[in-house]
Amino acid sequence: MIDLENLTVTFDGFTAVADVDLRIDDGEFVTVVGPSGCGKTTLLRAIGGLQEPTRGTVAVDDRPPSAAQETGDIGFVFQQHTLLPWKSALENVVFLRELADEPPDRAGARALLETMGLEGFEDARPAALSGGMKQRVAIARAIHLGADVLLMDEPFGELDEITRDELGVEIRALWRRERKTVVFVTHSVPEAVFLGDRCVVMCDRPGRIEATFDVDLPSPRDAEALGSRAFQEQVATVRRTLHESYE
Ligand SMILES: Nc1ncnc2c1ncn2[C@@H]1O[C@H](COP(=O)(O)OP(=O)(O)OP(=O)(O)O)[C@@H](O)[C@H]1O
Repeated sequence: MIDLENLTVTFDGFTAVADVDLRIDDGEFVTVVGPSGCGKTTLLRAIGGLQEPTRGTVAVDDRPPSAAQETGDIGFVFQQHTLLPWKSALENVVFLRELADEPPDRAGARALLETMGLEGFEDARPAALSGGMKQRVAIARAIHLGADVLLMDEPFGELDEITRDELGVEIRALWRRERKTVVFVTHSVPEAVFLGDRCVVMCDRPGRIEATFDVDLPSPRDAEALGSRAFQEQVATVRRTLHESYE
């Protein structure tokens, strides 16, 4: 479980995140949506142990997040894929495990790449892969590490809309199979609603949680859900909340 109590992060007197209370159960898929600068990345970094709270506490399975991160229990996927350019797709997937002193599992990494639609590209270097393929490798790498908690910061931010939708469906399917706890940050309201079982809406000055919605859509979700009335209505509700917070 991820437990944030009264989390506040201040940079030189500027409060990026104020008094955030949030509890995320094991196996939940939670999305965090809000405008640029409302503190989404800061919140995610605090959960991942990359940002010390100024006030309040963060615990991942009752441990400080830095401890969970050191033991490979937290995986990150960022907007920029951060793959090593000189390593193949397969080697990129396995190397984090090597860093964490876990036994290599090339067969497992191959199977994961295949699941992510990258069969035949195992030996390709990142330069030879499209943006969507690189993000698939980055997601496979985080899962292969064996982390129970996946923190994703705009992982589809640089991709075209069709690839985003496709990867959205895939990440949901993968999450159902692997039962990870996922915290997924995005600017996109439709993406937040489609992916999350719970959607946290943030607003800024200072960055805080404005509202939290339980997403009521069928699971598993496929691209069909994107056209459903229930989906459109929930997107509209989240949008309204965001706009009202700025009135
Ligand atoms: N290391 C830092 N030093 C000073 N200010 C920072 C630092 N990191 C973030 N901030 C400020 O904190 C606020 C929140 O930033 P953050 O990146 O968390 O927002 P965000 O919601 O993720 O934005 P975006 O969607 O544009 O990535 C911003 O005003 C930003 O300028």
